[in-house]
Amino acid sequence: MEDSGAMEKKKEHRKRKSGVKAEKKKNKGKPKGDEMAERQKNPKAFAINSAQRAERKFRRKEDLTAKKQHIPLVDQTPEEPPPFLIAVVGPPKVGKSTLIRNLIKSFTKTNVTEIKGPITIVTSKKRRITLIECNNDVNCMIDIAKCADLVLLMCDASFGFEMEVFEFLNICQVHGMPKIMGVLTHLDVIRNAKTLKKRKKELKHRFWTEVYNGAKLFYLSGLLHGEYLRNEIKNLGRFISVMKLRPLSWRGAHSYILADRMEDITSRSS
Ligand SMILES: Nc1nc2c(ncn2[C@@H]2O[C@H](COP(=O)(O)OP(=O)(O)OP(=O)(O)O)[C@@H](O)[C@H]2O)c(=O)[nH]1
Repeated sequence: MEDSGAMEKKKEHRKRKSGVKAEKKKNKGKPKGDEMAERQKNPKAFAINSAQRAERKFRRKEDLTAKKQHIPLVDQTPEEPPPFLIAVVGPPKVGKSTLIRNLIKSFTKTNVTEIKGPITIVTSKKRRITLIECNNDVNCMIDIAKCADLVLLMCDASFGFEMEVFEFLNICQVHGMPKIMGVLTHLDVIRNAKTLKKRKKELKHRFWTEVYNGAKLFYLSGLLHGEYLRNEIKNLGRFISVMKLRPLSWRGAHSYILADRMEDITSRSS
C-alpha cells in the first residue's frame, strides 16, 4: 500500500491567476508608465461627484482661459487730468493772437505781450486748458486736427470763410472731429446795421452747413483799446471752462509729440 502511495503522481503546482503577485508577474518586463496609465483609466476617479464643485471648477478654468486671452489694461490716467488742448485756427490777421491774449487776461489777469508756442492756464478747480495758435498751413492743420480737443475757428466777417477753413474741416473729418466753435471777428468793419445782420445770418448758415446744424458761433463785435470787449471774452471763456469734451479717437490710440513753430526755432538758431 505504501508503494502504491509513493507511485502516485505529485500534485502539480497551480499558477496564481489573480492577486497582487499574479499582477506583478503579468506586468514583469512591461514599462512602469503603462501601469499608471492603466490606473488612470479608472473612470470612477474622475466622475462628477458634486455638481456644485464641478461648476466651480469649470468656471475657474474658463476664467483662466479668458484671462489669458486679454492683455490686462493698466489705467495710466494720472490723478490730475492733462489740460484740454484748444486750438485757435484761422487765416492770417484774423485776430488769433489777440483772442488768445484776451482769454489769458480774462482768466489769469495777466498781460501776455508776445505769444510763442502753446500756453497753459487754469480755468477752473478741475480744468486746465492749453491754448495753441495754428498757422495757416496744411502741415500745422493736420497736426492740430489730430490732437485738439476744441477748435476755435476764427473768421473775418468782412471777408467771409476762406478756402483754408474748409480744408481744415476736411482734415478734421478724417481724424475724428474735435469740437468746433466758430468765432466771428472784424464785425465793427461793417458799419451798416442791416448789412451786419444779413452778414451774420449768412455766415451762421454757411458755418452750420459745414460743421453741423446749430454749431456754436461767437461774435466778437469789435476792438476797444486793442482788445475785444470784456464781456464777450468772458462769455467765451466761461463757455470753454464748463464745456464737456469727448475723448478723441486718434489721440486715444496713438502716442505723439507735437512740434510747434519749427520756423521760429530754425530762424533763431540761424
Ligand atoms: N477792427 C478790428 N480789428 C481787429 C479785430 N480783431 C483783430 N483785429 C486786428 O487785426 C490785427 C491782427 O490781429 P492778430 O491777433 O495779430 O491776428 P493773427 O491772426 O494772430 O495774425 P497772424 O499771427 O499774423 O496770423 C491786429 O492789428 C488787430 O488789432 C476786430 O474784430 N476788428
